Amino acid sequence: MLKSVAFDKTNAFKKLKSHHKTISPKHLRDLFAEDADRQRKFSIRMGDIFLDYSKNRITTRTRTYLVQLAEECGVAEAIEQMFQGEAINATEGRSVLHTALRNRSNTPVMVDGQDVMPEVNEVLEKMKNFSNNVRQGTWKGYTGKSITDIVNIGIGGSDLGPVMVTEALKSYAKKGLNVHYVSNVDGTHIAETLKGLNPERTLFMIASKTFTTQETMTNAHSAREWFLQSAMDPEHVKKHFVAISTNATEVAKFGIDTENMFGFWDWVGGRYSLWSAIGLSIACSIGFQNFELLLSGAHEMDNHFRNTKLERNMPVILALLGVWYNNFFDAQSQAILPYDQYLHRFAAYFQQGDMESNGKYVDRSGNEVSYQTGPIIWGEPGTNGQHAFYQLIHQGTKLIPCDFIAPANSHNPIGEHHKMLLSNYFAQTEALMNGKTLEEVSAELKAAGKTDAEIAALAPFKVFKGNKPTNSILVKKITPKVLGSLIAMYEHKIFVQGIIWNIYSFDQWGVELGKQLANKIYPELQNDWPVTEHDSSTNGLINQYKRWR
Ligand SMILES: O=P(O)(O)OC[C@H]1O[C@@](O)(CO)[C@@H](O)[C@@H]1O
Repeated sequence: MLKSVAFDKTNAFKKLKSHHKTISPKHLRDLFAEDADRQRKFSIRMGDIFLDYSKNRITTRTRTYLVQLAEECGVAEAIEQMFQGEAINATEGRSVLHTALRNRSNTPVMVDGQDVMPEVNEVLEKMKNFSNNVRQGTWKGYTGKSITDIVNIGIGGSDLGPVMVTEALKSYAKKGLNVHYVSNVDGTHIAETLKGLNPERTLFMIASKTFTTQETMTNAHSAREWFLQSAMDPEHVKKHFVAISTNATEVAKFGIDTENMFGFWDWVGGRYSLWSAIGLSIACSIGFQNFELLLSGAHEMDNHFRNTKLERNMPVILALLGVWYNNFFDAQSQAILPYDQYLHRFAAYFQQGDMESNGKYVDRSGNEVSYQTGPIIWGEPGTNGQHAFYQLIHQGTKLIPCDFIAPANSHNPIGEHHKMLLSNYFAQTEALMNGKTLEEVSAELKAAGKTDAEIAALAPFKVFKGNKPTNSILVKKITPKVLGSLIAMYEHKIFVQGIIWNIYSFDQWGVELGKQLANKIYPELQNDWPVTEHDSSTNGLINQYKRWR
């Protein structure tokens, strides 16, 4: 069991609270001016990943206190408890072992006295054979043709990870094998996806840990109906439908040959499952060898996380910085801004990863917390964000810590594009840190020939206060291995924050109520009678819908 430590009662918390009073008046410009060696002191490199966290509102003393906070909250012990398979997902009585899925060193990982690695490797072998068969054309459809289109049907962790990774690694995708993703129960999603697909050459992957999720099962049945309109014979389903699930009973009920079921385990959380058979569409898209490189990158970060002292530990430092702004500067959100178009779904992926893990208000003792927990995660690729929301980040009234991510090398080195992209990447964190003073603005306006009166009227609107904190993550290139490390780095950051906030990060009871009420309302929509069971708003909305449909 994870120990329960009241985060805001720790000595370190008290030290940070008073330390904050000395730090908050300091401007980042001054912190850099005071110490020419600042970047070296506040950066960490692991292989092809470089983290520069010097543009944060911290000193070495801040870092010392933050690390003490991690120590007092039992972070090091909790890391070991996770890797060793303890049931740290206490409310569901489960281990948390997405790390075992990428345990390339194959050291035993014990769950209930049994080493799980043989099963993990067995599923990987099955994924390898299957993805090779599909990619090489040996897997045939009901008319003897090879597969040209894969449709992964899943939602949440059974969709977001595969989508993000296949998009991020699109330059590694096999030409002529298209992977599509259907997640929303809105009929538009599957209707638009199936348009133009050939049922003879389409393979459906029904990805659902529980195999009961309403959206996924609705889409799966619609996909089967679409397929049988052409194939006619239900016997052909087994050639065009495979399942990825922990629930063999429900898979068989759907009519999928359990021989074509790729299993995983209850110690794999949905939002941490892309490393499991949920990643089957990834392996088909980029090839199993590249999928293994993705796993090895994550494993490298796992080793870094498990074996590196806290103050040199990338996920721990990112986590502590997030706590610093979330709990001492009242920052409500965290932006993830990848300067890489292929990473356009990276922030969206961590909306589930982070917010479904740490969006909790009850601590590990069952009491309501008295402090802020998980932040709002959001972001878009650069440079597009600069033309959408950077105005608020630069001159708004909210403090928004930002992670800027960029590759030194592009997969598409066309002309000057990458240098332009990177010049923006470097400039934005410099601008957010330095800002622009009234003096600098006035001098610029004077040089532009403005009168003193015009300067006095205009200058206040053009001042940038700066002192906005950012992390810069520079990687050599977005390869499967580097991507694996990056994802694992954020997974472990989320873990550390959950430990510090004394919450359980691996259940998700908060998604249940909406589902329960939807299942109650669904039958009420089957007729035209006005409903009266709900509050006046819900009744009114449902009845207006009934009048209009
Ligand atoms: O994989 P499945 O069981 O269909 O769950 C899908 C998603 O639904 C949830 O909201 C849980 O209900 C996410 O945690 C999960 O990733």
